[in-house]
Amino acid sequence: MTEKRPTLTLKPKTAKAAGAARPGQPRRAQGQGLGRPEQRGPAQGGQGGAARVVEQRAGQRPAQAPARDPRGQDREQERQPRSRPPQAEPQDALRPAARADETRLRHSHEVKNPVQLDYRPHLKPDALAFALLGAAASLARVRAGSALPQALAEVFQAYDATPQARGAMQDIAYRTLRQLGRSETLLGMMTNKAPEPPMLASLLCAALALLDPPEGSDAPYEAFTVVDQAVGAAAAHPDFAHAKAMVNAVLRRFLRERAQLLQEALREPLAQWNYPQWWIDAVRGAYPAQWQDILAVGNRQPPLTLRVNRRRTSVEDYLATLAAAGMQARQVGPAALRLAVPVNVGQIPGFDQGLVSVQDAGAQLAAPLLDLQDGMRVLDACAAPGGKSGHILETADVHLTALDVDARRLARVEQNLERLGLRARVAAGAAEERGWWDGQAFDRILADVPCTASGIVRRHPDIRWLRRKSDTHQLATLSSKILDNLWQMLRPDGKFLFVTCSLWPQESEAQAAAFAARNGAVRLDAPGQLLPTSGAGQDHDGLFYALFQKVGA
Ligand SMILES: C[S@@+](CC[C@H](N)C(=O)[O-])C[C@H]1O[C@@H](n2cnc3c(N)ncnc32)[C@H](O)[C@@H]1O
Repeated sequence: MTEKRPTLTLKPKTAKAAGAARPGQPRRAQGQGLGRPEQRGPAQGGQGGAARVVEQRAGQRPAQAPARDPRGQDREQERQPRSRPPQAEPQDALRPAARADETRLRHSHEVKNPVQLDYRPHLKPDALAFALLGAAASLARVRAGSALPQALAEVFQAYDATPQARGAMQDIAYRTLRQLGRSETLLGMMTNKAPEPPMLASLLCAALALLDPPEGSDAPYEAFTVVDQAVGAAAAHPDFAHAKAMVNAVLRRFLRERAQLLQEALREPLAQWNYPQWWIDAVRGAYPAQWQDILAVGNRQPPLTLRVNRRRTSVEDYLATLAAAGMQARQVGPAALRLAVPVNVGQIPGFDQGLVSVQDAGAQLAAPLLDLQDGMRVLDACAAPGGKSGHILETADVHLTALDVDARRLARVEQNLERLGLRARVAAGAAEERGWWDGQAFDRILADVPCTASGIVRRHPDIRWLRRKSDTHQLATLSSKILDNLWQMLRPDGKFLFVTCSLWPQESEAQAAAFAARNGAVRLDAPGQLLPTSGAGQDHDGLFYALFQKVGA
């Protein structure tokens, strides 16, 4: 049976009658479907600091240039102008704040294709209103089941967005998803029915995210600019121009009653943690002592960690190269450097020449664990986009087969290896099948299997809103087939590294234990479950490592 995904929207019980959809007015569309987890690209920070929208208005600070994601996708860097204190502006409230304990989750299983998602507004491309609308269109796609990078790519194209506008849209979308639970809760308290169409709700959530940055961070725009531009964005879209007064009223009310509204909203776990309740319960159940830290880390922006290609330079030399470019960094692993201030990929010295790759410090543990020797036959079984393949080939002169089921993603492996000056046999095929195998056993196998990616939500804030609880079981089932099949391809005494970027034991430790029992695999030392950590010391994603050896013949 297909599991249905509830909406996130909180709706006050007291407003039930008033909040019922009017005849002919459907309830909010609900996201269905799942962006294939295995199709996700490598970690993406997003919200890494805004490419500020350039149109400068009174009270708005100067724009900054957009940054690109170090893996080739747009990524923005955090350089946030401070905002003025919110302006207290009298405005009609739509309805009094509901008490948070009067709220409940509104479930909706209806899918409605939002109309005119691709409508290109007649707004200046460098206006915040344009970026807000683009972010809202992307978020509406995520609500309908798309992964955020794909949603953004579609909007960039439809809006014919400039690099600067892309940066701003991306920044706003990432911010919004990191605090969607909070914004949705606030919206539920301030409106008596779900704003329709969903893109209007997304626009309001995006504006609220800009008005209400996470504790300790500055607002990226002046509050009055956000309100003005959000109203302008609403007015520019034919599907909800009629709601521009409502947008104005909601946002001004938030500014006027912020303290009280937030106090009430934050009684809800959804608003407090910005994860669906099932996710909060799952983390709490699996990690009773650390669950709050884990959830909090998932809402922080990740650092930019590089892996030095030691075939082309040394860590010391590359640190000197960075220093000469005025960039501070420190070594956080044998080949890992963390930049003090994240930059876009175009600003990383020597990136195009293959001196470095972008790779989380936790992910850089894989290649050393494989205990590679020159001449070995090595399989990277779920290889795209090739982060670990590159590291394997930088470590030793091995014969690497880089396998992935997704031919499009395999092209990224080829591009990455070419940039690094490395070579592998790149093969398209399913790791749970044998058709792609030439029958010769491998000395080492890396199985970085598809999973829920629950350990990398700080880079992919859309994951928590797209996943369903049942995904874990489905992915764990596929992963066990992959592991059992690949094990047959390992030579006696060979080593087998099982990796996931999941926090769920069903996908990681329980999977590893069941695999070892089924196959008589000897378990060697490996980190096991690495919980996501952020801070001045250790800083890495949530990954799982289990290392096995096949008993000799
Ligand atoms: C976690 S990602 C791998 C990341 C990669 N190892 C790296 O370090 O860059 C999982 C990969 O598994 C691939 N995949 C999913 N199902 C697969 C299958 N049945 N067989 C082989 N690859 C699969 C996905 O296309 C995706 O590229």
